[in-house]
Amino acid sequence: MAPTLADLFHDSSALREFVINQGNGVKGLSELGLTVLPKQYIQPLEERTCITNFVPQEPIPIIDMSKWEDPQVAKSICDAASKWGFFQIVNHDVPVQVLENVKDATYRFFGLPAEVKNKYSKEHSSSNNVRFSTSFIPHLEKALEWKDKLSLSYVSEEEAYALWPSVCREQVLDYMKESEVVIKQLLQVLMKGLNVNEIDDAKESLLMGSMRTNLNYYPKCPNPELTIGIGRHSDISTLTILLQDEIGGLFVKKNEGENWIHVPPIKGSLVINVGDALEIMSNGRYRSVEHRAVANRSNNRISVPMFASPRLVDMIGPLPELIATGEKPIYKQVLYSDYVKHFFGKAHDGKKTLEFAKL
Ligand SMILES: O=C(O)CCC(=O)C(=O)O
Ligand SMILES: [Fe+2]
Repeated sequence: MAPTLADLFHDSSALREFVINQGNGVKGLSELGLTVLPKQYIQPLEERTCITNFVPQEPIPIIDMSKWEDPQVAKSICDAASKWGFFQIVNHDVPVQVLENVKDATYRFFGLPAEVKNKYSKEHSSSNNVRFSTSFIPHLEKALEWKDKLSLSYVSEEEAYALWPSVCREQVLDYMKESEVVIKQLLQVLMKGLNVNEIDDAKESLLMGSMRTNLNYYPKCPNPELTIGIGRHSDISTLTILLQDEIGGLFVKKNEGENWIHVPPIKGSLVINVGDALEIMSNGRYRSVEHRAVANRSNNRISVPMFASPRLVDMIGPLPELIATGEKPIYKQVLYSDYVKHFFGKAHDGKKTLEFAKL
């Protein structure tokens, strides 16, 4: 029998060479027209998403942001952040055109030749703030994830113009600038919900002093039921604002329950999720949520999360305003860079990262 393409990649060093070293990514693999998933991407049974078992259930909240200061809306935001940690917002202030532009820019970047994208890989990028990669941490994973990504950490416009790929930098900068307004509105409401009524400059910097946007690309996959686009994890940010396209495939767990709940794409909406940093700072009142994304047999999918986070040099822990009321801290103070290092030092493993900060 003639060898299949998957047979050619039976040898893991051949796969690494093609996908990682040459910068073809999983997109390159998918575009070879594979009919069988290479074994390196086959996840253990418990990590696969069995969508046929999917039972319809309470959908995640959809919040209309046009009256975000209204006490009823504010209450629904705080309730969603504590009961779900995940919600979608509509009628927010990010113009639809900005969202469309950043999606187009994502396709433009991933449409570049492998050798051009590869200039931004760990081996070739001149800065940690621009990083093209595939899977999550390939050398630490038992099975690879079916995903490529470009990660852009914001330092200044000047740096973005000097280092970010020109095919996407303006669109990502616009997306970040416009999303920042929404992040500030949400944080104002969420802090009020903790009786923290003023966000001064120091608090703003602690909550959202660093900003990163990822462009995620999940190419078509011959056996989506055997693999995963991005494995179970919670984000380590304060808040994540995520733009997804119309394909669908993002699943979340409510309250660490058993069932995975689909986050249906809604045109013009943004998905918001509480990250570990906010769970820690709110002393567990707001919950970061385990989530993952599946691969798709017939469509490529993109998503664009923006992570608003503390700065690496910040110490994070339950906010002093909460502890002053006599509340018992359940998290300790940790240096955020240690937390980040811990997250990026292992494969995705659900909400386990948080244990690093537990008292
Ligand atoms: O692609 C998605 O919908 C989710 C992506 C995600 O969770 C992440 O990049 O942290
Ligand atoms: Fe995530």
